[in-house]
Amino acid sequence: MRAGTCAWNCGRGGSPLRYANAERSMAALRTLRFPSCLAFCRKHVNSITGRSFAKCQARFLSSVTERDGLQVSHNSNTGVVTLSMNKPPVNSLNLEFLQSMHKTLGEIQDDQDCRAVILTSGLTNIFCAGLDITEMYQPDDKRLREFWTSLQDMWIRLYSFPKTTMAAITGHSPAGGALLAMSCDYRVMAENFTIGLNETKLGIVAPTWFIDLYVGILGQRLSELALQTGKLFTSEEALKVGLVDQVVPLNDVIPTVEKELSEWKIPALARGMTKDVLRRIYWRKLQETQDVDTESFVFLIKQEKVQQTLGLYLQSLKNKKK
Ligand SMILES: CCCCCCCCCCC/C=C/C(=O)SCCNC(=O)CCNC(=O)[C@H](O)C(C)(C)COP(=O)(O)OP(=O)(O)OC[C@H]1O[C@@H](n2cnc3c(N)ncnc32)[C@H](O)[C@@H]1OP(=O)(O)O
Repeated sequence: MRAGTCAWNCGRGGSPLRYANAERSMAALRTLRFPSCLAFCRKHVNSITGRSFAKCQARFLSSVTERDGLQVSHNSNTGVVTLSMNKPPVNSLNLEFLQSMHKTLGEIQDDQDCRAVILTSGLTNIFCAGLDITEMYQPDDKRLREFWTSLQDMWIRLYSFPKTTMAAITGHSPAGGALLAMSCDYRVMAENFTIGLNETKLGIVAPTWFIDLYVGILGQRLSELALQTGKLFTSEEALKVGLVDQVVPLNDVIPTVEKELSEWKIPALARGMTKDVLRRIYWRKLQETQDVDTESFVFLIKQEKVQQTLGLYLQSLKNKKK
């Protein structure tokens, strides 16, 4: 089936498509997300399925797909896609999850009917626990390189994303989790969680491209203090220093982001170009040095001292339960 063609044969968008089975047609209509056809199709929905239009419309307006730890919900009414990380126990970023995020973001970027993305978590109390530490502890060389390259690629895509991105931070968000949130255009965080770059606490160093974002948001002095001490800001502190834009009760996070998005009625081209002007220097800097960045990451991670500290940190996480 050709994307952009109305499954109801309303005359918009190309050659007629006919389906013997009305249910299949409904599914096609939802997949195509062709809201401008809704009015035209009202008549067909009623006559073919016998179902009330409102019922069909509700199903049409929101399509949900789930794949590789990610849930993608598309609201065709608002043009907003909610990308929900759903990889228990803590949404840690391992190789496969990073690849999945990269691929999914690419698909959302190409989706003509999507104007904005809400990045959030489907897990209780956790937005994202950052990089999967087990990828860096006693690693296989080839996989370690692939892991880092996937993180770079995913970040470049998210940070340079042409559509509006908002983070709905519904739980803790350390290190790589903070990177995801900071890469969005706007951040709403739930009360009583923590966020920040705590890498030094693990005996590792935040890469320069993580640090660039921090300095851009917090300023030089505060970044120096927070980065050296590996500080995790409480939600309320994060609001004070500008790391997040709003702090609200947990249940209000998504509605607050949705409201904020509805108020961003800015011409898309002007907004997108402005974002690009502000951000391109950072992602291009990484893009131009990706190989060197990967080699220094691999070299540093394999240092005996770093391995020892990572091992102890992993153990301390496991010991928490005892
Ligand atoms: C001088 C040398 C320079 C070297 C420089 C090299 C450059 C390296 C750059 C790397 C940049 C790194 C970025 C990162 O993101 S590192 C990861 C940082 N993340 C954290 O510190 C978070 C750790 N986790 C927590 O604090 C808590 O788990 C959390 C608050 C997120 C949730 O707490 P909760 O109590 O709900 O859950 P548990 O702690 O019981 O965890 C459940 C299980 O999940 C495992 N876990 C948690 N976090 C991670 C993780 N990030 N990676 C892998 N696994 C994780 C945890 O061990 C539990 O596992 P078990 O159920 O098996 O016990």
